[in-house]
Amino acid sequence: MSESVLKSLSGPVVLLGCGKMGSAMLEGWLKLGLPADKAAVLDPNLTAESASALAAKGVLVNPAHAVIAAPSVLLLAVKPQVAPEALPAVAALVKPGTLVVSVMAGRTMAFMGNIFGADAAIVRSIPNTPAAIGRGVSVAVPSPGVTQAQKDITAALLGAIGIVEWVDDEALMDAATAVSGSGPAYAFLLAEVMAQAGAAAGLPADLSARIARATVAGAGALMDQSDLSAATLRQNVTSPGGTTAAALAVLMDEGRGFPPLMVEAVAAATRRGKELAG
Ligand SMILES: NC(=O)C1=CN([C@@H]2O[C@H](COP(=O)(O)OP(=O)(O)OC[C@H]3O[C@@H](n4cnc5c(N)ncnc54)[C@H](OP(=O)(O)O)[C@@H]3O)[C@@H](O)[C@H]2O)C=CC1
Ligand SMILES: O=C(O)[C@@H]1CCC=N1
Repeated sequence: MSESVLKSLSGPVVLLGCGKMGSAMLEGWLKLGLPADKAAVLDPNLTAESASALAAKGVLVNPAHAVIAAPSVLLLAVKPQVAPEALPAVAALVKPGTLVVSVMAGRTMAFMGNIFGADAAIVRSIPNTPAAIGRGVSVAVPSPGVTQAQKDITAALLGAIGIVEWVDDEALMDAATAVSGSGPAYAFLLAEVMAQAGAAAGLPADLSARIARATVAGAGALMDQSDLSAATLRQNVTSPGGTTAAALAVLMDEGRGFPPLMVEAVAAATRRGKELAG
């Protein structure tokens, strides 16, 4: 389904901003069958190396706007901070029937509607970096002008990099950003601090880093393949009166453990999303 949707788009997919997120998505679309000549990248800061690698695949790199036929999709993957300058510069590319998909944290439908028109078909979404290996999580909300066919196109574009969860209420997007958008960083941090703690407990630092990293990755893979809840998987590690129980008494402390700390962290990320809203 996703494959046929991407192969049968009438106009190109124009990617504004080809950094970490944009390039991971573009790679996913090309793998899933988006014809390279149906992809155009607008990013004045691309390295010469990236530009020529994309051009060699047949992707249009920084074409003049006049040569871009009515896009099926304009995908916004610039940083929210550059949006006030970068989005108006591409507003004229949006034609009747063009779907605008944003992956920018914070930036609201209202902000984008002011630039692309109040009736524009816009999807605000938030992916995450496991997109680079096709294991991303995206949360998306459509504006009222988005048709079912455009939802299918969005599902294909975001589905090319992982799973997609739709929500109806834009107010949920900042909290979703705080959980799944930023979330991979929390898991990587876990590997980092476990490595540091292992070294503090006497392990050689390189050994500690290797086993911490492989443990976080292995736990993620186990959770992925298991039908059991995260809580049950945790309990399966925890022998009564054993070592894990001793550690979890610290980590699950209701005053200073993970639960209150994560609530505080997600609240801070949610607040930052609102600050970036514009
Ligand atoms: N990284 C992540 O985990 C996630 C990011 N996002 C969102 O994705 C968006 C991109 O983030 P990320 O990929 O990390 O950021 P990057 O900085 O890696 O990518 C943004 C790209 O846009 C380029 N750029 C800057 N100005 C313009 C312009 N005027 N026109 C076109 N391109 C421009 C940047 O160049 P230069 O670097 O030289 O400025 C860069 O190549 C952000 O809005 C972010 O909120 C969403 C979910 C997860
Ligand atoms: O840190 C950020 O603002 C972006 C959005 C979610 C992940 N990275």
